[in-house]
Amino acid sequence: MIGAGEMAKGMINQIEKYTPGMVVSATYNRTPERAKKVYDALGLTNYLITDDIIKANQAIADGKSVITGDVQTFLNLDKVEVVVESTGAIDFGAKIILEAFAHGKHVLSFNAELDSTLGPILLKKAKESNVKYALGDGDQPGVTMNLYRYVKGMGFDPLICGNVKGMLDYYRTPATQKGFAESWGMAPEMATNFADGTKVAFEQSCIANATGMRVAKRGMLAYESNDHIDNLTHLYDFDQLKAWGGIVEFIIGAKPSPGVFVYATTEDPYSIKYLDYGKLGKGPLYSFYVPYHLLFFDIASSISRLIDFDDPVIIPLDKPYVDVVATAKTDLNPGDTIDGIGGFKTYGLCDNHNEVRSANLLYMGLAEGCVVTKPVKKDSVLTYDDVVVPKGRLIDRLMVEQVSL
Ligand SMILES: NC(=O)c1ccc[n+]([C@@H]2O[C@H](COP(=O)([O-])OP(=O)(O)OC[C@H]3O[C@@H](n4cnc5c(N)ncnc54)[C@H](O)[C@@H]3O)[C@@H](O)[C@H]2O)c1
Ligand SMILES: N[C@@H](CCO)C(=O)O
Repeated sequence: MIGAGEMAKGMINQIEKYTPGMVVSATYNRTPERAKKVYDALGLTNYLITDDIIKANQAIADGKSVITGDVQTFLNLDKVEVVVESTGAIDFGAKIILEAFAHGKHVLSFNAELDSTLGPILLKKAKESNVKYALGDGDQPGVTMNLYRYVKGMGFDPLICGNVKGMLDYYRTPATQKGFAESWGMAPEMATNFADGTKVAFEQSCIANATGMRVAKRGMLAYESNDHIDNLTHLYDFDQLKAWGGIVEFIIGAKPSPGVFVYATTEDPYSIKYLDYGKLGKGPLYSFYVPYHLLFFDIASSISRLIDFDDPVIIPLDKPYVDVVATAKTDLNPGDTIDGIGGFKTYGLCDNHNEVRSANLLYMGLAEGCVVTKPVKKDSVLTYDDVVVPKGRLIDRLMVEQVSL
């Protein structure tokens, strides 16, 4: 396990306590004390804290979990089959995933932010290293992709992959989200990422990149309703959806929340008859949904699917279809340094990849650390002409490779 935050804690709990045949051999965290606190809070006592590779390998052979703050020790452990990445960090996440590949380890990621930004190139690198890479189940991308496969598997054509969100306020900041974050043991930036629309943009971008779908417009349509999603198919123009071949979307305030849905169609008269018989209505859009997403509870099965069955829950198709671009949360001035995802300066919006490229838009996942060179008005998308990018970053080199896929 890489990272010892809230989701990592849940995954360790699930795997160690409720998953016969799977163990968390080791947890890496920059501060091993944080990982120790996680194990202690979960009542898991059979661990060794060490940066010594020989002691660590021996501990694992003896059935213990290793906690380490040394990334090289972690990556060189003999018995580790799959590395689970759960930091939400782009730069660190990309580096450690590539290193894991180089050490022959498969990677199951919970990091939708990174998969949206650099998933296609990471998958290519995994294949070149003869290892597997996928995003896990539990968060909306995995849950939606399972539903998409289920619906498509019955012969229907998915036209919307949707996400039901409780709220959206682009201007939330770590200051406004501090109280909520504290009440759930979450980082304020993570809580802001969820509230300001950035996370839903990343989630839907992962799904678009896995299905080849697009967005209807920058930022998605983002309708609001307190009705059930079964009653909301009328919001969308069916012919336009057909012409586009499918979109990723989200609805704010609808039920069931926090679920995911797929609106699909069929031209088969026998299917149409029996969808009506099954009380799904007369079409042409039919509503399928999962009423929840169960976060880390689903992680073990997605690890097993990837490793034992070569059945990734969700991976990019071949290249990016929808990216997330940085948008000013406030007026930005020359000299401002952009903070990270869920920060004070920017929020993320989905846009179609071709538009992102032709307008030279700045990727949300790569915006942190960029220095603004021109005034940028609140709610304007940033372009690469508005910023100076920090020198020498691996993530920028990976993006150069990715855009030529
Ligand atoms: N918390 C949720 O409700 C939730 C829900 C769905 C998905 N997720 C996703 O799960 C992932 C993790 O979220 P979380 O809430 O567990 O986060 P968290 O802030 O609780 O934990 C993040 C962990 O990663 C480590 N980390 C972060 N940046 C790092 C860096 N640059 N270098 C080294 N280590 C670093 C931290 O030390 C910490 O251990 C994210 O991708 C997030 O979007 C979270
Ligand atoms: N997926 C989680 C985190 C934010 O997306 C949620 O919807 O609450």
